Amino acid sequence: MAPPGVPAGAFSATGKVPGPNMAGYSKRAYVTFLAGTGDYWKGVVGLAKGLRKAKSAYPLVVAMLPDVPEDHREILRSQGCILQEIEPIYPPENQIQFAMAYYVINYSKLRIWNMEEYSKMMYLDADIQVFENIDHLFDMADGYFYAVMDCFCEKTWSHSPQYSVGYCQQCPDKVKWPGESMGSPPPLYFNAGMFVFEPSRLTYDTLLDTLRITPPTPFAEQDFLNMFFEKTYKPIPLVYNLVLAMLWRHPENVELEKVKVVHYCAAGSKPWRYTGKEVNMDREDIKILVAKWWDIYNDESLDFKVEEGADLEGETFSRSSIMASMPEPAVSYIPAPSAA
Ligand SMILES: O=c1ccn([C@@H]2O[C@H](COP(=O)(O)OP(=O)(O)O)[C@@H](O)[C@H]2O)c(=O)[nH]1
Ligand SMILES: OC[C@H]1O[C@H](O[C@@H]2[C@@H](O)[C@H](O)[C@@H](O)[C@H](O)[C@@H]2O)[C@H](O)[C@@H](O)[C@H]1O
Ligand SMILES: [Mn+2]
Repeated sequence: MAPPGVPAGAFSATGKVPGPNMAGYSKRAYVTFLAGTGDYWKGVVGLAKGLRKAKSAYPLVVAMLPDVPEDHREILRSQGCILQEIEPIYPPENQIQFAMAYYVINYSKLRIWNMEEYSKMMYLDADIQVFENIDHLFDMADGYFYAVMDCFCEKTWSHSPQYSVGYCQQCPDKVKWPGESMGSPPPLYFNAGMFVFEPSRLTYDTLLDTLRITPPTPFAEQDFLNMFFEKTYKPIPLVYNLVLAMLWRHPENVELEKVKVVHYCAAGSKPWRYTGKEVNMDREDIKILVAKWWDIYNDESLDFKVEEGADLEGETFSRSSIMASMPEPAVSYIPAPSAA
């Protein structure tokens, strides 16, 4: 018997609801973060449709702040997303100049560690698109934090010692780290727009306790996560999170035809806001990647559909559709750490 609110026949001919004891049931999901009343919901729609086009077997959960308006929520539900409202998390009182002022809301991403209804999740920023199936990343060994290494060459890094000496982990032999004057080189550093992790209440509580005593830094939760997971961080190939700046900073490291995941994080590269006027935005490769994002966003055949007696093997019906038609899980509120 399907749970209340789930259309009859939304599962399988047997009418059985996939559950933890059923073979092939997966406690895995993609998760993204949505905040504010702005236009990032378009990124989430694009991501939901991209995962569907890549025939991903897992649902897309949206960890959203209370300020996300109902009309945006309805659009995301209609695209098969599982919406989960989270409370914001703020860093300790600080005078820091974040690399981008809005980064302060990104600490709220930490709520995803509390989603213990999933055994393994992959976080993806809303300005990311998945162009090929990457479900296999969920099969990597447990106990590690998997993400792609970042680049320190953009002006957004001008506050850092790496930038001041021209060092980047993407080309450690080009400008060597001046160990004699600056001590050991910085540990490998990941971009926090994409990572594979295991939700755990213990990790969640430790993250929040640690955050309370950690002075904020320019890249906000990305810096914090790099500090917290330094010992368990395992780099994965950049094909799983192409930070666009790599195209002009380290083209020798990029084989664009092999890239599976694109992260539209360079200034002016958000496809739904793209004008082509900012620095590097008039590049042919950027124009192609933005057009590829729009092709998916505008493709109505990729919209979420559940017709009566839907063909479960059908193109647009996958586990994510099944999961998405489940009622939204109750929200568990954990008071945000005191700002003081
Ligand atoms: O107004 C905003 C700004 C950011 N985000 C979320 O926070 C993530 C991180 O911000 P962004 O991707 O802009 O940072 P970048 O990767 O460009 O540094 C976004 O991808 C969204 O998932 C959001 O929902 N609303
Ligand atoms: O809140 C801090 C953010 O820091 C990161 O973005 C940065 C970083 O990648 C720099 O290395 C780039 O130079 C820059 O363009 C880019 O915006 C994450 O993508 C984002 O999810 C989020 O964690
Ligand atoms: Mn991003």
